[in-house]
Amino acid sequence: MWQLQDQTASQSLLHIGLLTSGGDAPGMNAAIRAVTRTAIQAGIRVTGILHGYIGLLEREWQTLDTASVGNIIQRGGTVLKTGRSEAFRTAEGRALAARHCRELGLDALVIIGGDGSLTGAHLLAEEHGIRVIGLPGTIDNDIWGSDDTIGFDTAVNTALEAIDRIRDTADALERLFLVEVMGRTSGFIAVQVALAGGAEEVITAERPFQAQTLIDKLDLARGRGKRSSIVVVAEGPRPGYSYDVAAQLEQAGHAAKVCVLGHIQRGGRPTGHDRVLASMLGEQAVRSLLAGADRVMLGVDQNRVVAIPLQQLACQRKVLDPRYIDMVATLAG
Ligand SMILES: Nc1ncnc2c1ncn2[C@@H]1O[C@H](COP(=O)(O)OP(=O)(O)OP(=O)(O)O)[C@@H](O)[C@H]1O
Ligand SMILES: O=P(O)(O)OC[C@H]1O[C@](O)(CO)[C@@H](O)[C@@H]1O
Ligand SMILES: [Mg+2]
Repeated sequence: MWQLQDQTASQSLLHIGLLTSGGDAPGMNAAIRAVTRTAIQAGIRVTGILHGYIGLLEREWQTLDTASVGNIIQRGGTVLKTGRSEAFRTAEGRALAARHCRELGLDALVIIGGDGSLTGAHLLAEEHGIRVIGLPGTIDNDIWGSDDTIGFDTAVNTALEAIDRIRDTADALERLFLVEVMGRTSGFIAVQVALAGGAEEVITAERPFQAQTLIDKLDLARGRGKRSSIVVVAEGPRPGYSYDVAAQLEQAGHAAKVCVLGHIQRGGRPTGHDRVLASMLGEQAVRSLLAGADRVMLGVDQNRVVAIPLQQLACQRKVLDPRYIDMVATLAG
């Protein structure tokens, strides 16, 4: 169980805005519920902004009350909808967003999203003095300063369920499978899924792929009598990368079937872990605002809820420990 921050100070806060941004992540709804209900119990009005920064620019918002966030804790996606806004990446876009925050009379804005969304939040605060607090909501788990993100555990378990199924058919037909998982340019999902799924190897952007090394490994495994294998491939900058890998393996006599898991990994009921993480971070976000927090994201560091300055995470990249990549290969035998 995560340890809570100790908060004692109090600061007046009457009206907050709340939005989800970037890719949706299972558990975002639990966070929306927690923020809304904690705020309302503290006498704070909550306005939900729809479609992420798009809604902030296009004046799409609605009042949230206790009942409106009922029966959502178990649902994937986000009831506030989400979005990716090119306009918000521009200085003019953020100036308009700030004007709309003032028009609404917001004392603070809570942003639930990934590294990109939180970088945007940092700029909105720095450029226009909007008070912001972020929560890490992304399946990618690629946010600097936090060990965990809302949605990551669910995505890993969803991919794992698929891999367990693929293993059955791989075993029955004695085939090699490449299973491609999401994660943009980071391999956090890939490594966890490969470790938990007992994969032969994991290919991620963090370590340049060398076809010959994998071919040698597959040759050795074949020599030992291994007839079926699973290799987990991180999508990298572009989905479908695993087809390139398969083409190289085929030339060396290792025909492979490819399965791109894609958006299946982003949907579905959040795990208990993600619901609890989201609930705790959501509740703490409001308490932190009441205690005066600004320009921070609440994350998890060694099982403690911590506040990380947005400025720090906006300019640093979370690095995958390469020992996990090695561990996958070691445990494959
Ligand atoms: N550098 C940036 N400056 C300003 N705004 C940004 C920046 N990066 C991202 N944003 C805003 O945040 C939105 C979401 O960012 P992005 O598409 O990177 O997803 P994310 O929040 O990282 O989530 P995920 O990676 O889980 O999909 C962008 O569409 C844009 O509006
Ligand atoms: O469906 P979209 O918007 O193209 O997003 C895909 C990207 O979003 C993420 O799933 C994170 O939400 C990445 O891992 C992936 O590359
Ligand atoms: Mg991201």
